[in-house]
Amino acid sequence: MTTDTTTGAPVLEATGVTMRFGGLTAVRNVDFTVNSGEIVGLIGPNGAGKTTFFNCLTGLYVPTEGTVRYKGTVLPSKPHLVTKAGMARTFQNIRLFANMTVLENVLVGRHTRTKEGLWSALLRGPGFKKAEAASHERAMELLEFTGLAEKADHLARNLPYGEQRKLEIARALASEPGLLLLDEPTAGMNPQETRATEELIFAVRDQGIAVLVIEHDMRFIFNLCDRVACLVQGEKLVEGTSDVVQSDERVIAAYLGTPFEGAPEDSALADVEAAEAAQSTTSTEGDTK
Ligand SMILES: Nc1ncnc2c1ncn2[C@@H]1O[C@H](COP(=O)(O)OP(=O)(O)OP(=O)(O)O)[C@@H](O)[C@H]1O
Repeated sequence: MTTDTTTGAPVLEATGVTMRFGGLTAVRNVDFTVNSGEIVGLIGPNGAGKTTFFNCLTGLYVPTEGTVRYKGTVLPSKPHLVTKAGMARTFQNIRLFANMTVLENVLVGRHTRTKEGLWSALLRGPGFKKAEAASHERAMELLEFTGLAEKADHLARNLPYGEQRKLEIARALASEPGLLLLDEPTAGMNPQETRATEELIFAVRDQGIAVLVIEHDMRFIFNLCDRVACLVQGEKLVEGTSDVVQSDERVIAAYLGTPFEGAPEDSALADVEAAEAAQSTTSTEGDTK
């Protein structure tokens, strides 16, 4: 079910984004927008360029061509500056500080929002103590929000998998983003954990944070998203509501591997299969001699 939302001004605007690695064009001339109040999905078969595109948005890669704007301003090409500007992300593989507590992990996520400098931190002056208390309070709020408050003192590595992924979201939220980018948030989850993640993402959106999510679980994506874009071989093939995208024949073909333009005809494939069958008969006969 797609929840009704009031969508507003663009939060993220990517224009003509292209990313080349040597001779390989991983992302080709992609225009893409996320508006406030929206949950937008990015899908595509393996190797379609989703993560590369994400990395272009979040400053990990400098796109070969194109621009990325957050709330109208071109983003700097440094991940920590992108986070500071208001875009936070999680990664395909969990990247928590395993030997730190749950609370400490969220506090680390707040560093882009605290103004206290090195000397203030070292001298632990009144400004630092006040900022530290405010950060602690906000981190605990986020742990309440994500359902992890009771585990604030546990080491991150001791959390079950689903809760580690929630903690990643809590840590990303600690930078007070206007846009949250989630890279395969339900990978490896059981159905209950996936359902809980869906609820959490709806709740994030209801807090006024736009969400962009890459995911392979189609049921999850089509339930969750107001809008979905499908990348294939680096290009945006289709974009629209969940209903439009899931019934688009080009999307179905891209996922099911239905023959594409330029693929060998059925008759050509039949010839190859016949030749292979003849070859295997010959070699079997050879073996029996
Ligand atoms: N750093 C890199 N250097 C060279 N080629 C890369 C690099 N990163 C990605 N690629 C290539 O770019 C293409 C797109 O990869 P990408 O990981 O973005 O796809 P994806 O849609 O995220 O795939 P998956 O769903 O499997 O994670 C692939 O052909 C990949 O091999």
